[in-house]
Amino acid sequence: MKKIILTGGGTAGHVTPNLALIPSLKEHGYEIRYIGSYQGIERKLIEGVGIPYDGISSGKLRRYFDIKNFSDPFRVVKGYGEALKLIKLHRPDVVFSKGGFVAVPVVLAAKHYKIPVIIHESDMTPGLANKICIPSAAKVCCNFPETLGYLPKEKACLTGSPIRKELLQGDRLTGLKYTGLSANRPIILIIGGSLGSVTVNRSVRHILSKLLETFQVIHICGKGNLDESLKTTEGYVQYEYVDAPLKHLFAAADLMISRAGANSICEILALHKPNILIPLSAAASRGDQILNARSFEKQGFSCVLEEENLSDDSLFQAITQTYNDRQTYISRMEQSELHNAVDTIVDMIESLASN
Ligand SMILES: CC(=O)N[C@H]1[C@@H](OP(=O)(O)OP(=O)(O)OC[C@H]2O[C@@H](n3ccc(=O)[nH]c3=O)[C@H](O)[C@@H]2O)O[C@H](CO)[C@@H](O)[C@@H]1O
Repeated sequence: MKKIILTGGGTAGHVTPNLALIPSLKEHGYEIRYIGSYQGIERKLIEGVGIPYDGISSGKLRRYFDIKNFSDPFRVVKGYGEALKLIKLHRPDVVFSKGGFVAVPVVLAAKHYKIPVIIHESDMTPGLANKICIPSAAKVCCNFPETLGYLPKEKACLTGSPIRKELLQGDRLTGLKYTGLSANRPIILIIGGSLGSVTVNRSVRHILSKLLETFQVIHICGKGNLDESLKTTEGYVQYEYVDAPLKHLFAAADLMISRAGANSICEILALHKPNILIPLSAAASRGDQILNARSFEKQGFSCVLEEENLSDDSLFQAITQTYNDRQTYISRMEQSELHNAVDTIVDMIESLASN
């Protein structure tokens, strides 16, 4: 039986593409294992679908000062030792990494045992973890055509992002039942990335009463961000994170407000949902979400509101305008040629595993 080890973690964006590959890998007869951190979100998501999971020690590699910069290198070295043992024990035919810092020791350990590695970069430019891994990879998949310019030619492949098939199979009525919302007023679905966004949450809640005059709101606000005082507000429901039922919430949504994480925006595009993107600011990140969002805006898929322009008025105006122009956005998205990457990546895995 062919064996594959998947890795990636830190935030859900480094796990859900792996989840998307699992059904097809099973169909192709793979024995699948996963290596992630001991406590990261990847553990819960992967164990939830019944895949054997091994935890390793993990630390973040930062370019800025943080007190953890002194302890994290030791964790990474420990993680490398653990990854070496696991790779030696399980001897996979191939390793697929969706990135994030926990994936670095796994990729390096696979390279040590001459096991072919495929890595996937979802964002426009490679992040630090993937930059470290690229020399050890046999193939580097990417999501945006622009990314090809940052990758070694002989390894690069534009595949797009693997999207969970079931996300396209949601049902509006089930979504209404789950949320308790009515079929009579349009629904806005708000997702502040897999961790939630304090900025997006604050802005939305500021204009909530005005929004509820026309819309109903499903708010996925991230762990620890529920607002108790809004619990009984009619037409408004909030969740920290939504797993399996997310597909039904997508189906129920008429408009979305989202951060511009690479996977989220690919899902929104695949579902043809009119959307407003509020990318994570360059001050709080390396600015990859701004590039992601601008690319979608240029192609006519999204209305983009940058954090420095975010105010009660600008948000409300963007919502009204995007909702009024929804048909134009939907037509643009229907014309897009983005394809699901699952088949392309599984073919690539097949060809490396049989070498
Ligand atoms: C703060 C941060 O580091 N953000 C990065 C992170 O974002 P983040 O982890 O938010 O990643 P994405 O937006 O790309 O993906 C989030 C994934 O979680 C899923 N989801 C989300 C909420 C929920 O309740 N249920 C659920 O299933 C979404 O459907 C999606 O598949 O990884 C992305 C992909 O590398 C990057 O583009 C982002 O810049």
